[in-house]
Amino acid sequence: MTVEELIAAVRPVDQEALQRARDRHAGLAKPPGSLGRLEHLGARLAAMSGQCPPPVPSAPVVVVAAADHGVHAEGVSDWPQEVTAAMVATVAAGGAAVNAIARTVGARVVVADVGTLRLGPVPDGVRDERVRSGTRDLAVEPAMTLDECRTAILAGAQVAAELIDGGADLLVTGEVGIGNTTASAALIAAYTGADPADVTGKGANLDHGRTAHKVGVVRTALARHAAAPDHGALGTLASLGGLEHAALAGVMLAGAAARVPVLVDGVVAGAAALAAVALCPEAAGYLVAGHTSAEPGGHTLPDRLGEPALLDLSLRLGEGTGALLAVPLVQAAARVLAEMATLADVTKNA
Ligand SMILES: Cc1cc2ncn([C@H]3O[C@H](COP(=O)(O)O)[C@@H](O)[C@H]3O)c2cc1C
Ligand SMILES: O=C(O)c1cccnc1
Repeated sequence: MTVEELIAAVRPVDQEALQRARDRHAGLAKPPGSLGRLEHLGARLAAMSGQCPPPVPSAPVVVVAAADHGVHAEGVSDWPQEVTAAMVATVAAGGAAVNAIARTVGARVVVADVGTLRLGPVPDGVRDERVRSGTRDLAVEPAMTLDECRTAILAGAQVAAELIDGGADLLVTGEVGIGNTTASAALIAAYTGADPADVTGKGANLDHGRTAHKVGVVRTALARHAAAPDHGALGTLASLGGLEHAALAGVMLAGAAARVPVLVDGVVAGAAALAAVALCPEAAGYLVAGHTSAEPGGHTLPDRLGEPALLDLSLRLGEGTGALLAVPLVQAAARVLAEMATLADVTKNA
């Protein structure tokens, strides 16, 4: 499978099923419209699946993609890069925030190393999908070659396709990667035209005084990228992104190609989603913004999708935590369409 074939496999969502879900909602045992945005979400699920009522997701899986970042050399994170591999091991052992929240909502956690700096084998319980040991410094040169970027996209797509074959019916995107909020800010600025100062934040608690330096690093990267030959949406991802962004874009495209909904996490996964949508606009129909990250760029994916994220709990962690918390909302949105009595039933009994 090539990236082009993956993109071509994504079909537009089913507008007729969307309308059937809207009509159905109007006749259910409640004042029409009273379930608010849950009604809209249910209709979107119908459009994604092409069925009304849509299937109720019962096997959610969060894919945590992990990688390191050459831009760390610019002093954009207060944390050493070794924390990435250490967090991968913690996720595999079940001790990260993503694991606690996944257990709460009944989701399976799959962690894939797509490019950490580790030298030895990946720990038990971690999928070894390493494309290279970290990216290059995106302030100085393209973070990935186009081929490396394609390989990472296809690695994520392969993981997602296997999970869907195994019964996963709701994909959730997660990540770890020290330095990845810098790459995310660069991607967001490049894909949306936003000023770096408006979409660059403190990430994992970067010292306040150094956030201005981080903005400068993003500006330098964008200027470098703008002066380079234009390779379109893929070139932007390769130039400014991380291997985990590319892998998550692959997860999203594979979900969309299989008509499986994808719940997108915060600013890092959101940046990957902007890449996925730039590569394949139809994929937007299968993406749901799970929550609004408290990072300054957190609103950009909801803005791109034209609807607010499901939750806003001031989370700014990543790993998939915010999107996982929205899993019951997706299940409820499908379930009300599938299980509620109609107004006609109610009035018959009145
Ligand atoms: C212990 C720890 C656990 C994390 N889990 C997610 N992140 C989040 O913070 C990192 C990005 O922030 P920055 O760009 O400032 O380095 C990523 O690993 C992201 O997943 C973590 C960060 C740390 C330190
Ligand atoms: O919202 C996120 O994805 C996020 C925010 C801060 C640090 N890491 C990730």
